[in-house]
Amino acid sequence: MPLSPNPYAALKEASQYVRLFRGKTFVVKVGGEVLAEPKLRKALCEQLALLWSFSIRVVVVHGGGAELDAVCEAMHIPVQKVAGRRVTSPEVLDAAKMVFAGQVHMDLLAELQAAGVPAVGLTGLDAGLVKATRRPPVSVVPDGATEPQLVDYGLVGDIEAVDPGVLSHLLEGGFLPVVAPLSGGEDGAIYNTNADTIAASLAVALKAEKLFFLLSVPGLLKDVSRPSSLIPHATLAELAGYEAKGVVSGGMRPKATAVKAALAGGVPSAHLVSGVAPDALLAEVFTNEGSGTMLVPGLPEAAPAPAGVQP
Ligand SMILES: Nc1ncnc2c1ncn2[C@@H]1O[C@H](COP(=O)(O)OP(=O)(O)O)[C@@H](O)[C@H]1O
Ligand SMILES: CC(=O)N[C@@H](CCC(=O)OP(=O)(O)O)C(=O)O
Repeated sequence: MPLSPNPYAALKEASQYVRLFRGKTFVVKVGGEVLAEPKLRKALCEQLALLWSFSIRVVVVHGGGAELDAVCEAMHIPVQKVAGRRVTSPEVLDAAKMVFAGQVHMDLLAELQAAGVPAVGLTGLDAGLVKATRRPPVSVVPDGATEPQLVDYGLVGDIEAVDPGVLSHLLEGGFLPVVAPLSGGEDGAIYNTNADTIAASLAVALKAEKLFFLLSVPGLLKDVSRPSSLIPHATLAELAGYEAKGVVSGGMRPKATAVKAALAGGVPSAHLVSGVAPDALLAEVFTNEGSGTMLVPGLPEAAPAPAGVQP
C-alpha cells in the first residue's frame, strides 16, 4: 500500500516508524531474482540505504542459489536439492565459494557502495561468525512425497553457534555488514549453509527487531500460482496450519523453518516481502498496511497507530 498522497501526512506516518526503529537491528535476507537482476538489485540497495540513513542497524544476508545452479550447469556439475536445500559435493562447494563469496557478494557490495552505504562483506567464516558441523544423513520428506527418505546433504553445515561480535563492532562503527552463506567447522572445514537459516540465527543472536526475507513473490501465498492470494498476517500456529495443508513448498520450506526459529528465539516479527515490487521493503517498514506477510509468534497486534494520522 502506498503512503498517503498528501506528502505531509505520508511523512508523519513514516516518521512514527522512523522513531520506533532508530537504533534497532533489522536482518534482511536477499535471494533469488532480486540478486540476479541488476535493476532489482539497485532498487533494493536504495531501499537499504534509506533504512541505514535513518540509523536502523541493517545486516544483509544474501543467498545466490540460482546463480550457483547456473555456474554448476555451465561446469557440468549435477544440481540436486531436497526440500529446498542443496546436496553439496566437493565440486559444488568449490563453485559455491566462487559464487557466494565472489560474484554475488561483490555485485551486492558494489551496488551498496554506489547507494552511499559503507557496506562490509563477510562470510560465516570471518571472526568465527557462523560455526557449523557437517550435517549427518537426515530423514526428509521431499516435496510432493508422503514418505520420508534418508538424505546425505554432503558438505552442508548445520549451525552450532554464531558469534555476532564482529557484526556488533561493524554496526557500532556505522557500517552495514553483508554476509555470504558459507560457514566454518572446528576443523578448518568450510560448509554450505542455507542463507535463510543463517539469517534467522543472526537475527536471534543480534536480538533483531525484525527479520525480512526478500522474495520473487509478494509474500506467503495461499496458492503459489496466484500472487493475489497473499496472506498479509500469520501467527506461528497459522503457519503450521499452512504447512500441514501443503501450501509451503520448495524454497519456502527453509524460510518457514527459519521464521519459526527466529520467532521462537525472541525476534518479535519476521516479514516475507517482495524484492520485485517497487519499494515493497519500505512499504513494509514505514506504512500501517505493509506490503507482504508479517509473521508473529501469537495473535498479531494492531500496528502502532501514528498520532494524528488515521490508519
Ligand atoms: N506458499 C508459498 N508462498 C510463496 N512462495 C512459495 C510458496 N510455496 C512455495 N513457494 C516458492 O518459494 C519460493 C521462494 O523461495 P526461493 O525462490 O528459494 O527464494 P530465495 O532464492 O530468495 O531463497 C517462491 O519463489 C515460490 O516459488
Ligand atoms: C545448503 C543450501 O541449500 N545452501 C544454499 C545457500 C544459498 C542460498 O541459500 O541461496 P538462496 O537464498 O538464493 O536460495 C544453496 O546452496 O543454494
